[in-house]
Amino acid sequence: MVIPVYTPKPKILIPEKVSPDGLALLKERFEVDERKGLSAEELKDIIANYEALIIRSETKVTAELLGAAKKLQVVARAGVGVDNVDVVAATKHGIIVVNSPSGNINAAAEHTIALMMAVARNIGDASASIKAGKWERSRLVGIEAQGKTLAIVGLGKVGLTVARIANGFGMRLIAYDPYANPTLAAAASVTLKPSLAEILEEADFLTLHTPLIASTRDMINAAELALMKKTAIILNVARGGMINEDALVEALDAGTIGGAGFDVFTSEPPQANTSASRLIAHPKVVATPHLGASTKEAQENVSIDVCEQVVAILSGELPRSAVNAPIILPEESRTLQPYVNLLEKMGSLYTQHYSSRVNSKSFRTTFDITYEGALANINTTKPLFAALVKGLLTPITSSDGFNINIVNAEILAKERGILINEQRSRENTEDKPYSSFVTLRARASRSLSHQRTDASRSNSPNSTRTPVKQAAESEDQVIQGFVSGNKPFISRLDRFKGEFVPSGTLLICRNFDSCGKIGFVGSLLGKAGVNIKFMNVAPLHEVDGAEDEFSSEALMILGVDKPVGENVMKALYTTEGVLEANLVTL
Ligand SMILES: NC(=O)C1=CN([C@@H]2O[C@H](COP(=O)(O)OP(=O)(O)OC[C@H]3O[C@@H](n4cnc5c(N)ncnc54)[C@H](O)[C@@H]3O)[C@@H](O)[C@H]2O)C=CC1
Ligand SMILES: O=C(O)C(=O)COP(=O)(O)O
Repeated sequence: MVIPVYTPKPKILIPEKVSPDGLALLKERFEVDERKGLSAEELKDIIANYEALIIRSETKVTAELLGAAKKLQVVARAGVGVDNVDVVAATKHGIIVVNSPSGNINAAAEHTIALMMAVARNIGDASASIKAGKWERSRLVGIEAQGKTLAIVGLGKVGLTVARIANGFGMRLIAYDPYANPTLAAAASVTLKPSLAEILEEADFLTLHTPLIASTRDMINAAELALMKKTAIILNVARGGMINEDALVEALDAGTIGGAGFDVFTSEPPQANTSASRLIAHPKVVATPHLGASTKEAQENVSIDVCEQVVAILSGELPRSAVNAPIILPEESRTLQPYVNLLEKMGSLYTQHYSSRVNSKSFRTTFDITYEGALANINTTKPLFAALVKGLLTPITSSDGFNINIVNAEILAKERGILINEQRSRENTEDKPYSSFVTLRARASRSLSHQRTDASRSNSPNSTRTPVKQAAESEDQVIQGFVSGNKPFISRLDRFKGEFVPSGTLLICRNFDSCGKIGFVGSLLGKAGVNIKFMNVAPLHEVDGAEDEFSSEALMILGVDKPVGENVMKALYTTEGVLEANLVTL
């Protein structure tokens, strides 16, 4: 009877309100836990159980939380701003952070316009007044938008959308954004100005649409407010903290700023007696509780957008809007996938085959990786780089929670002292049965020639090596591979050429190229009950074929059905047997 193996579905935690439209995409293949109202402590206690976390602006994804997340592959922000996510910590842990860069842009822009008009026409005050039974027409006279100057700080997606709508109102549009696209600005009738001060002086309305980053925190403080007209109205639908709340309250009290419309605050929800709560309570302020993205349409958009990306990541594919990973087009990703497998095998083969050279803390090795043939034309080699690092490190790191991927490969390589130089060569592969191949060359360091002199000093139980061949250790180590029929092959290992599939348990023996070696190894393995699945004899690579003390050597690669015991490994190494034997699992 065959007992089916139970593989639990990956789990997704959703601690905030996310629209069901996207969640429907997840529910069939994953276990979806919608758990609103969790405290930071409760979230930390359960995060280790989840592969994905989907959030909005309320959940604080701290380094501490990410440290407790043992299996987390993705943090998906159903919205734009990722200022509530410690992206640096996520990158270190190899956790992809994705967002929905445009799903709620229109909602945020329309909300900005709604606040602008609400302040200009006293809508909040007038509504409260009439509901209280009053009829105060002369106290509530407003101003018009038409003909006024709207100054925009941050002319990105939301800023430009606000500009297009305001243009329809007949407003004069100016903006400050040192990185803005001048063509898009001109198309939206916006005049870009070179300094913040200049737009502050001219603004009848000022609206902010930058992310909250070091350069934008407190960018409008008392000094900046002092440059503005007394009647100016300030709008913030971006992030709390970009306009200093205390300074603004003071200016409103002093009558040096006319009014404000705010959707976002330094503390959300605002605590009592904070600058945020004082601003909200001010009679010249119209405030909303972070509703910029809260429309049915925007919530559907962002939910579908991030849920599709979560599905992609949990299926081993790359997302379209990663904040901390390169964007790779699906077509390119498909082309690269077999080479990703090859590079991971090559890295793992290196670490296991040359295990005596690899210190578990640091490699201190320089690798040259060359992509030759058609592969030299690809746009990004990042997935290949990451696969190589993963292959190099996985055999010597605990896999428990250790996630090596395109997100953190560079950081991890640096931490381990691995230096990888990538090169491309458009070598003609017409005479070869493949269109591309990859060469990994580990450059020998001088100290290598002083390393181990006999098998007993090896730090690998799977390696035996003759003392007479130490000269070979001071040479570069070379592994070459190619892909055929989507399958990875190794075509060269050091000075030896021979094709083999890097898969399963392989016994790699270096021996004198003389009669009887195959029989000797075969009979030893047979006696130990180890079955040989395939065998490949690799002679010397032709470029190294010059007569020297190694030219009579060959490499024997045997695919075996189980690991070979230490006794058998030692028995292989005799004068009539092999010079070196390594066991690798790929
Ligand atoms: N209240 C809400 O519910 C929502 C708020 N937002 C927030 O709106 C803001 C803007 O979002 P997007 O337009 O999508 O971002 P974006 O990335 O498209 O645009 C941001 C713009 O700010 C500019 N910028 C950056 N640093 C600057 C600086 N120091 N001075 C001037 N300009 C600077 C950039 O060049 C860029 O053009 C974000 O903070 C986002 O989180 C977005 C959606 C909803
Ligand atoms: O997308 C953004 O940046 C927002 O601020 C929207 O926040 P929310 O998802 O509504 O909590």
